[in-house]
Amino acid sequence: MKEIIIATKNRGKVKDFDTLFAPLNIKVTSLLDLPEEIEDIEETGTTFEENAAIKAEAICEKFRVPVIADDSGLVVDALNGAPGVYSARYAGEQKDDQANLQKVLKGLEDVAQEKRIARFVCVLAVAKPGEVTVFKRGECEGTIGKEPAGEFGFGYDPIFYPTGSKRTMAQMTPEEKNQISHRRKALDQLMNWVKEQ
Ligand SMILES: O=c1[nH]c(=O)c2ncn([C@@H]3O[C@H](COP(=O)(O)OP(=O)(O)OP(=O)(O)O)[C@@H](O)[C@H]3O)c2[nH]1
Ligand SMILES: [Mg+2]
Repeated sequence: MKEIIIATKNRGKVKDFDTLFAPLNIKVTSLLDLPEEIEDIEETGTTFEENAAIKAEAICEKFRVPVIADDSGLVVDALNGAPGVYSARYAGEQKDDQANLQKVLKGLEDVAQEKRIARFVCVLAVAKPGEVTVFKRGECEGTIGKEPAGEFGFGYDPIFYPTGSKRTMAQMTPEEKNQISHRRKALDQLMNWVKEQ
């Protein structure tokens, strides 16, 4: 079985990638699976592309192998694009999914349903030793509900209704989510590269 290194410590993302790569018979190795502890990489960029590159290139330089990194987040129109690149830490450094989604709901308290427009964005960066880093972006449009619903997924999935769905992303099975997700769309564009690994 082939292996691909994803430079992430986010268990929710790892599960998504497991689901996405399973049909291809590819095993995902994350920073949580490596024998040595990998220090947190500071995400100092102001765009998804910058942060994805920082993570992919740091791990590629360390191990001298091809690496994918994922920088992603929720972009809410009525919050002027927040939480955006700050999605993981929107309610503080502790990266608390519940606190983060409650902060979004609070910010949208007085916003009518038709204006609760949002999208998930995922940028994948592929860094290879001695090569220029490549980026692929996927987006999933939707709206923000009034309260959380569903047990699957992670992050803001319980408050996100993909366009055309009566269920949140957290009410979908992992397979359903990953047929339409931002992560899926970004990865689809990388498939030729992935199959060569
Ligand atoms: O409901 C969600 N469904 C998703 O599919 C999704 N994808 C991203 N997000 C949010 O955006 C942050 C990424 O921030 P991020 O790219 O910096 O990742 P992270 O810091 O969590 O881990 P790492 O990959 O950097 O190690 C995450 O924590 C989540 O809050 C999602 N929320
Ligand atoms: Mg991060």
